[in-house]
Amino acid sequence: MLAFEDLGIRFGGNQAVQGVTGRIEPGVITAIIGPNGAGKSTFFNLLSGFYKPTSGRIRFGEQDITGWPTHRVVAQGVARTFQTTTIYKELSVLENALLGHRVRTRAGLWDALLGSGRERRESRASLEAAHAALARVGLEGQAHLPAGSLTQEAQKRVSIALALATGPKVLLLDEPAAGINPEETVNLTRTIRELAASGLTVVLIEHKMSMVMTLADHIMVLHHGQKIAEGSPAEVSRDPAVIEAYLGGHAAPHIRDELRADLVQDAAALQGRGAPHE
Ligand SMILES: Nc1ncnc2c1ncn2[C@@H]1O[C@H](COP(=O)(O)OP(=O)(O)OP(=O)(O)O)[C@@H](O)[C@H]1O
Repeated sequence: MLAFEDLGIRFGGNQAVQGVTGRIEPGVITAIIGPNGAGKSTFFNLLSGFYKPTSGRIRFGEQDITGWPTHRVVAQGVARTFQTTTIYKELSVLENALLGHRVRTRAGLWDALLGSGRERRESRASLEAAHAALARVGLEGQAHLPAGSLTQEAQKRVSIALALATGPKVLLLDEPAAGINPEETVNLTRTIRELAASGLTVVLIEHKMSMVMTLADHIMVLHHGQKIAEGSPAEVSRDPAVIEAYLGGHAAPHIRDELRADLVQDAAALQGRGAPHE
């Protein structure tokens, strides 16, 4: 569905992503993991058109979307959220979701000013799409509250709704569980699983390994901008190159300790469950 070949980007002397080849399979939850600075967000920026690659190609279905600007990539069906929540805090939750849908509609400024038929039709469609997006992330009850008044976790859901309102086929989530507590992480994991079950192709960057291991069907590991491994959670968590990347000298000590604990816990959980992902 979404395929990339020899994908790379260089910032001055820094090759942030290099020679990454692979594909995102439809209907599958793929996690992109790797130590800090591995190039994960940059990789998302390439897939979503925020950065133009300095090498390689990106294809979405039959279409070569390499170098396309973000709005065209979104209109084609690839939407994303950001590591830091980028919502309009002073607007209502519903208005945020409406903005998402507007990306896909064609009514321009003149239509809006003249109240044209197209504008009225598209306004109705936008409203329906926005409400539907809010329902998918469990925020219908908070539609009219200012987005900034919600909890951190609910604000994350608003940013997901904003992306969903664009009608994506592929949803890229950049650290959806950053800054939220364990219980909220479990709830958000459930929502993401429901989105995937409804037919959406989900790709997520996440540092919380317990979430990655329970959610992902497939994991791709980046290190120093390169893909060093991919496979099922069970395969990846026992891959020597992955263990070295995480537990070697590159990760900050506190991250290393957290990951070591997570990997041990995940390996035990997977054994206990008979490693269902294998
Ligand atoms: N716009 C930019 N200009 C220059 N360097 C950049 C830019 N964007 C990213 N980089 C560099 O690319 C490298 C990869 O960064 P990136 O943020 O993609 O890593 P990451 O894996 O997402 O890290 P983290 O897990 O800490 O978010 C880093 O060396 C970073 O400094």
